[in-house]
Amino acid sequence: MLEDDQLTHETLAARPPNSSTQAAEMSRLLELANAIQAQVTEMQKHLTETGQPDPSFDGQTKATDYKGIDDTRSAVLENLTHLQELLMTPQELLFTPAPTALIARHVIDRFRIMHAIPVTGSRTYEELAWATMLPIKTLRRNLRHAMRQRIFHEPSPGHIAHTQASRLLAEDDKTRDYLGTVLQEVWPAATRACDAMVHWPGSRERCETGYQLAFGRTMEETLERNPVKRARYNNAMGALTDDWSFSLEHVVRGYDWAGLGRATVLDLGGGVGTASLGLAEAFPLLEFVVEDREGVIANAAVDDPEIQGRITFVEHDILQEQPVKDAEVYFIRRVLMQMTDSECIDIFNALKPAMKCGSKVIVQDPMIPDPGTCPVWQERRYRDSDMLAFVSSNSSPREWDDWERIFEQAGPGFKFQGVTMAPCSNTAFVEAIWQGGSAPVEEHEGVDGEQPDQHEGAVSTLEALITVVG
Ligand SMILES: C[S@@+](CC[C@H](N)C(=O)[O-])C[C@H]1O[C@@H](n2cnc3c(N)ncnc32)[C@H](O)[C@@H]1O
Repeated sequence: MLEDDQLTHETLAARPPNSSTQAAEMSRLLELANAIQAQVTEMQKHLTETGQPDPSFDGQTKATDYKGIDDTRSAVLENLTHLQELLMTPQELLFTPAPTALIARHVIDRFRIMHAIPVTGSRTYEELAWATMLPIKTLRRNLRHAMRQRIFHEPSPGHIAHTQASRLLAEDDKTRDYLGTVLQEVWPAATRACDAMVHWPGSRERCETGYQLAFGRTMEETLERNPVKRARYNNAMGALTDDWSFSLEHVVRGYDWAGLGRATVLDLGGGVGTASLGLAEAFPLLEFVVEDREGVIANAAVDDPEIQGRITFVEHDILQEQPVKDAEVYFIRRVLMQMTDSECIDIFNALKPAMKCGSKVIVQDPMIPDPGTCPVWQERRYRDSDMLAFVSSNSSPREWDDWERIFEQAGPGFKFQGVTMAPCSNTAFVEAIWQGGSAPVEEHEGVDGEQPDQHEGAVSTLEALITVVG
């Protein structure tokens, strides 16, 4: 078991040569500093080779592209986290992150300050006060607080300009809506989470949460009643595909798709085909059928002529009997996390008449990695998302035995293969093989696990919201 201040496997792998002999003589601080030095040198070499300037926060320069050097970046961040936190006092650790970090971000989001500043050039506090109708002093104290988090800067005293982070808020509506959802929906819910625990001890019901106490209804009900919030929330979800933790990289690299050879993959609840498009690009032998609801499929399209012929879109309610027969793989990504156990079983049952012996059911859903199995800075974000799901919907990602039980209850034709984490991610691949022939859809009696159903209509995507704040 790793201690908090112990080096992880990433750090150890990144140690300079001969470090094992030196390590005994070297203090932990020096060891970390030396590792950082070696890793940063390697990164700098990569930046030079790829013709990139030194990283900066400046809104007029492009954000550094770390593609091709992700693992080294991860190791540096890991070592820096350890080093920084070893240097902090216990009290400083307790007071970090400060919840006050959210106040200025809330002000920026609420008063749309990111749009009041041109992407090139600057504005004075007086000009911003006119644009936002906020008192200058209030504005200044909030923006200067945000500036210490690299959101806006003052290139000359009293003139405010964009950094890369504030410019992203101004130009990328998904990122803006993501932050807006976190600040305006999740943050109030978080402040009532303890009250909810006292009101409803041990509850797993989605209507017994901090969100319910803060807003008087569940998040799903709120979104249903309020089209503006619904649109913001839906848009916010798009930001997650760009986030490393939910990136397509994990779909492409997390499973041995090449090992399938020539195969048809049915992408159930595949949305507008984001995952299938990524997989089709990477694996030319695979063909895809993407199924989703009418309104979703209507917005799906393939622009790339190279893969156009290998992706088909079909309207289908995945709770109804599956019309696409004999696919090698029935792939279900980020869909079952929204479903109750009982609905999962219905979906698997609806597949039975379509599957041939040997068809695979592959589920990709959120799962929290075991402590110490990925860098601390990443694990922290995954645990943040777990907290968000807790305060918003009482949902929690399923674990190995939950999946085993669900497939067991879906019927003896399924041979559960297990759960594999995509490396350094918060998503897992769950696999089962269909060993029966085609079978009529079965009725099931419901789930009789020891726990009450933990996945009662969770406002799913909150399981995936990774906090970008604090
Ligand atoms: C979080 S999105 C995931 C989309 C896609 N699988 C991905 O990973 O990008 C969940 C998707 O499930 C679809 N979905 C939920 N219930 C469904 C049902 N009963 N029939 C068809 N699609 C459904 C939703 O419309 C939505 O597109």
